[in-house]
Amino acid sequence: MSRRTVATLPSILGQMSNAYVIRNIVNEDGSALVSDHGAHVINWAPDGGTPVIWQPKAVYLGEGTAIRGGIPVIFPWFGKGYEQGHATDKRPKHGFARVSDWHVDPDTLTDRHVRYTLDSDEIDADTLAQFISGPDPRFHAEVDIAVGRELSVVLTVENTGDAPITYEAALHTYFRVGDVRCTRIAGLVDTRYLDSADGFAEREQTSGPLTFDGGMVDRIYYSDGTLLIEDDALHRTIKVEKSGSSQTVVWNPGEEAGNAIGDMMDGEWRDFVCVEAAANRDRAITVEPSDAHTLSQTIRVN
Ligand SMILES: O=P(O)(O)OC[C@H]1O[C@H](O)[C@H](O)[C@@H](O)[C@@H]1O
Repeated sequence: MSRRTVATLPSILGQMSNAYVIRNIVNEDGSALVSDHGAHVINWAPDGGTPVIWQPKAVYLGEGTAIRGGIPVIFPWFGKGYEQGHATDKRPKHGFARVSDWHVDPDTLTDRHVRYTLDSDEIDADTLAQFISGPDPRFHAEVDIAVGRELSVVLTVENTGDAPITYEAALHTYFRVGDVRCTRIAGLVDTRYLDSADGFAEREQTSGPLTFDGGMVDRIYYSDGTLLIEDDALHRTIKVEKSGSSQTVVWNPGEEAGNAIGDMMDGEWRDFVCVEAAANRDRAITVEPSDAHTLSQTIRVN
């Protein structure tokens, strides 16, 4: 078993301190860096190969700060939230999970696997009250990360209270690509989507794979199927399978918005595309007392 806690790493820049634990999960089939802050996969590469999960050139860690790149865990609202047919203005953006310090379940920590937990008791009442289901939701959340030739991330939310809970969620996965303008997403033909870059206009992808031309793409597809990320620059295809989510968000900020993002360097927008297993807006998840919902994503190079 090769597990270690790394306080400083040459590839991690910014406000690194002992308060932030980055775990190096390494085995003969793959390797990943995982942060306790956010239960966040920072990167993953199968089998000594080219990284598949994108890590920016600089990773900034700070209290209340979301880590850019990797796989942010979005829970219990997406963006600024949505309730009863209307956009809301919840804070922090994309929910509190990605800025919370999760706990490692020590029995689960191996050179292939780690499980994180987070409970509603640890979140302040005002923040919690923003759940779609209203004040005082009770939950126990787990994020299971399995590292090997495949990467699997599983978010399970159990309702530990007496009333139903309703929330939005996503695994906001940044995939490394050679150049997003030479990348296609296949598997979305005949799929309805909301165009978040155009006031959430309802549209349908009628033909061909989704391509990127350097403008912003930000869409919520009503897709629960397997997708392929075809990368002509790195000459590889990444297969993205999922369960427990009836939507897939696809996002790349494009040149103008990408270069304006403070925690990314100019030009880095070309290096990734986000393909996110999601359950948002009208597809938010409701969990009855004592029940649980699992949302998962499994990634491999084809
Ligand atoms: O910059 P962030 O808060 O991490 O959000 C990054 C992006 O996340 C998602 O993909 C949303 O659909 C986008 O609208 C948003 O811009």
